[in-house]
Amino acid sequence: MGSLSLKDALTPSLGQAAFIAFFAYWTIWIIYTRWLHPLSKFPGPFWASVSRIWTVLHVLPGDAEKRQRKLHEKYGPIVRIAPNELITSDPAAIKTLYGTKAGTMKTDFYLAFRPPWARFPDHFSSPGGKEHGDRRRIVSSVYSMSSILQSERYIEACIDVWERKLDEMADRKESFDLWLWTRMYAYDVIGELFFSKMFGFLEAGRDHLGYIAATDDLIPVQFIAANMPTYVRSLFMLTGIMLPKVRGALKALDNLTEATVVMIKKRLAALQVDEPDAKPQRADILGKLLDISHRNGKEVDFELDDIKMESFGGFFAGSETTATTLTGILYHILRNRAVYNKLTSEIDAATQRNKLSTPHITYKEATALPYLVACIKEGMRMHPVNAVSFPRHVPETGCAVAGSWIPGGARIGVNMAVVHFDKGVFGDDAGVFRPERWIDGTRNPVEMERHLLNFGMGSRTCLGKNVSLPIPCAMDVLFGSWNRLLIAADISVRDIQGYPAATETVHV
Ligand code: HEM
Repeated sequence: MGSLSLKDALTPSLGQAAFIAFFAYWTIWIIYTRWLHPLSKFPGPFWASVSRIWTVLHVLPGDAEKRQRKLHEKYGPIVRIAPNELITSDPAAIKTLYGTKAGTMKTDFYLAFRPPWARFPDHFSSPGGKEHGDRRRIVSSVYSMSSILQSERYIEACIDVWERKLDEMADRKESFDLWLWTRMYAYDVIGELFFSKMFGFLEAGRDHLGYIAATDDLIPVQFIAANMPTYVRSLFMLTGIMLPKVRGALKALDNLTEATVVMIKKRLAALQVDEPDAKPQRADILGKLLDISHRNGKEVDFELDDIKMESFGGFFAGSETTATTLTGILYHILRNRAVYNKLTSEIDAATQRNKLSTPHITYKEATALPYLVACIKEGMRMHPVNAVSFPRHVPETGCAVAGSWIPGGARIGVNMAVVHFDKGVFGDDAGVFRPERWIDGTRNPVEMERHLLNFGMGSRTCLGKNVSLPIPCAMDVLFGSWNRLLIAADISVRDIQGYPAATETVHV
């Protein structure tokens, strides 16, 4: 029997070698991230500084805004939340990072939201620069306020259905889920504005096409993927196929894409028919996009796939955001009986002075009511659509944030749900819903407005900002003609994954 040689004894088995390599890798990596990395001087949790697994676990429960407020309380205005990423709570950083002259670029966070079939990077996920500006300019007129206002009366058609349905529920003394109904309203409005046709959610009184369930599956999965390193995302999706949630999310993406394609196909078919009645009777967003493509599509390289991209974007970026915003505003107003009473008094007084059209107030009339506007702004401040920061790469030259120098190329973002509660900007009672702060002279409204990030900022401001016009228009459903339903409202609340708290149910 041969004896074990010294060489054999010192040669590690495959398992041992793998363990040593793993251990060596992590030791070197930790030394690098903790002491040598360009962001090593910034404070934050230990595990965040060495691995993005911490970051993913941090956003997983869907309450990142609360966790990030606590992180800033503990570590100060700049916190390291990943080996290569910072967040800041400094209100001045909004201009530095998102202002028109910021020179920052979007990070790969956004790629998790890009449909795989996009011909060009969509506006939302595009890193920025000239290509983004050029592509955005092609369609920007379609989303201008004057263009959207042309369709205002079609939003009223959605409000009519919504009112009728609420009326029926009130007669039956039935409770309803406000979050579900605002989403159905938002989807139907998007249908009217983009395709001249409601999707029929309000009429059906339920998620009859499954889009709402689909986005419920899709959005949390996208947010989790967005916080992973890009190279892990495909693996996450692949292995995730075994998880019903991820499978559901991928199916949801297909469903929403398919729904967009169906709408476009129907329109193209209608345009082929020689019957005048079969043709669309008004200039909706899809019609305007097709017009651009016909007029100078070749010149600017804007074809059917790009129209599909735009319509999908409206569907996806527009419905959930509008519904979340509207729900957030209503939630706060309904929980504050004094605010509710003051608001209804303002609407009643304006009605008596014949300042409001019937049966529906117009956007112009709604936005001329100071207290209503203050309630909308305050609701948006307290309840922004997004609970994580929007990370940017700082320019190669670097930039100063909260008194520290951020090296070129580093990732850093502001969480709107954190900065909207800044006491320096919004007052010591920033944690309280108080619409009066916008109009009673105690705070500077221009200064506060500059720090509202609900629609983003600078060259990356929300393209569909004006499409959110259904928000003020919907107010009269609930506060004008409809206060009978809400007089005795008893509201229950739940948290929605990935968003700040929103109202689930209003009992009548
Ligand atoms: C109340 C409703 C809405 C809210 C709160 C909202 C919010 C936002 C925010 C915060 C951004 C900036 C993201 C960033 O800087 O990373 C954004 C961008 C964008 N939004 Fe909206 N959005 C709303 C409605 C819509 C609608 C209806 C559409 C589509 C018609 C839309 C399309 C877009 C697009 C295309 C971008 C990317 C713009 C760019 O980077 O050039 N949004 N939105």
